[in-house]
Amino acid sequence: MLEVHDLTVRFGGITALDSVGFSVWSGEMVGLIGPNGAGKTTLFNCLTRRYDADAGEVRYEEENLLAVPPHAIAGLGIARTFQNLGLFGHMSVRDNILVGAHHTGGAGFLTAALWLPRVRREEARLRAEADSLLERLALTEVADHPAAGLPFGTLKRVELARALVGRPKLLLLDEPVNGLNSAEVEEFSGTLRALREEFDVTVVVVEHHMGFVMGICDRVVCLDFGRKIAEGPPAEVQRDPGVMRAYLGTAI
Ligand SMILES: Nc1ncnc2c1ncn2[C@@H]1O[C@H](COP(=O)(O)OP(=O)(O)OP(=O)(O)O)[C@@H](O)[C@H]1O
Repeated sequence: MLEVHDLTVRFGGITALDSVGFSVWSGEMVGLIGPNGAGKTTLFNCLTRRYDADAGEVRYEEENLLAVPPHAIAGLGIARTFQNLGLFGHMSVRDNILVGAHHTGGAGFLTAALWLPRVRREEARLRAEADSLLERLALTEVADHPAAGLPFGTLKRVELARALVGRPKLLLLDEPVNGLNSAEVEEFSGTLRALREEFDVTVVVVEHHMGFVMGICDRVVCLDFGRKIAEGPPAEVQRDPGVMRAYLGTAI
């Protein structure tokens, strides 16, 4: 589904990604780990076209992803969540989720402005889809509540719902369990595992929580200072001497 070749991104004198390469097969859940500043978010930002690459190639379902404009990414079936949440605080939880479905609507500006029957049908379909996700992620009770002021664990689920409502094929999760307590991490893992099957979605997840990564991922890629230093099954990567060195002083 996804092939990254020799991907390089520089910011002035910093090489955030240095000839990184790996593949993701359809249906896999791949963990992307590495110490702070390793380049994980930069990689996501390249895949979603927020950042331009200085060199390298990314193929997504045979398409040259680096030539795709940022606004067309969602339409290709790629969705992401953000490390520090990308929600609109003043908007309700339901509306935040509906934002994630905007690209699935086929109505043009004029049809939408005139509120024609086709638009009403489409709106009803999207709302039904959002409602089913609200229920699935235990968010129905807060559906009409503004996002601002809700507990962090709840907002993490809203982010996931917003990413899923557009029915993505590839889901990029940036630190989805960061800030959650251990019971919430456990619950989130179970939900994600089930949703992955239900939505038939391929997942790449950036996360520092090793218990989560090791428990849920099929394969793990480790970056350090912009370079890939290990790749393989979770247990193998966890024992890798280079990975241990990169995390020296950090329990993994
Ligand atoms: N927009 C930017 N401008 C300048 N430097 C940047 C920018 N984005 C990232 N960097 C730098 O690139 C390097 C990689 O950062 P990145 O955020 O990708 O790391 P990360 O692995 O996601 O870290 P963390 O686990 O702390 O989120 C860091 O040195 C960072 O300071």
